Amino acid sequence: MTALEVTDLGYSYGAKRALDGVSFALRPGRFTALLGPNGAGKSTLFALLTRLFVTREGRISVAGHDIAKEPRAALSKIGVVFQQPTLDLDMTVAMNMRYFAALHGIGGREAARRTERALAQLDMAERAGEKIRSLNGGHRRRMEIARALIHDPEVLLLDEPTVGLDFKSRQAIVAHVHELAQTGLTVFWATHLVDEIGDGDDVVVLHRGEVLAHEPAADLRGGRSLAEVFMEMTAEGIA
Ligand SMILES: Nc1ncnc2c1ncn2[C@@H]1O[C@H](COP(=O)(O)OP(=O)(O)OP(=O)(O)O)[C@@H](O)[C@H]1O
Repeated sequence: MTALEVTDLGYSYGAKRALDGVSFALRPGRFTALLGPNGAGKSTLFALLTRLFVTREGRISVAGHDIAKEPRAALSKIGVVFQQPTLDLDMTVAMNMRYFAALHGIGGREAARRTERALAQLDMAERAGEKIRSLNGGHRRRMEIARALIHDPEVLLLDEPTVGLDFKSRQAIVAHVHELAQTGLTVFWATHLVDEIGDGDDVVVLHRGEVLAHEPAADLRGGRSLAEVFMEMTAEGIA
């Protein structure tokens, strides 16, 4: 069973077609980049995957659960990091984690255990007692990623999670999330930055609402740079 499968998904904003015939299945325990230029439809796809938007055309299945028919079961298997930060700045890191654990019905020692584990995975354990307000942008993002893991999801969705961060913070987050995939988590990472993608990652190229490719980055780029191939695929007038 694949962790996330999308079949013939479509979405329109009035007359504007944002997604059309989108199908792919993510390999479990892999880092898959959703690579697309601005306006490709990445955020629309994420809104459907997280049920912010209702799926009217096509099908989304998470860990074998159809999101339209079993939304609760499907969503319980997803961890999400949205593009815009959603943190309470006056809470400490640990309080934020406990609060989210409680939203998932996890309390007491189990919440403490999971908080400790998730913070350790993002190398944030020593910051547990700090207020979010005192953290830099990179640590805030890492905190949000740790928080998205609190209910032990099978799939982690991240919508351009490094937007606005400096190079070093971006590199640290990219490395941490690749490590998460190595522990068996299925990662789906939306980006328009090719330097966040390694040769061992899978890539779904989305352009003007359509999937142009889904294959390992090394195969997609052949002997060339991924930047060059991506630019060529998404050049105006070609797609
Ligand atoms: N509320 C809306 N009303 C009309 N059109 C919209 C709306 N939201 C998005 N669109 C259009 O749908 C298409 C897909 O947008 P979407 O935001 O999903 O792309 P994206 O790949 O996430 O882009 P970005 O990287 O800029 O966030 C774009 O052409 C966009 O202009």
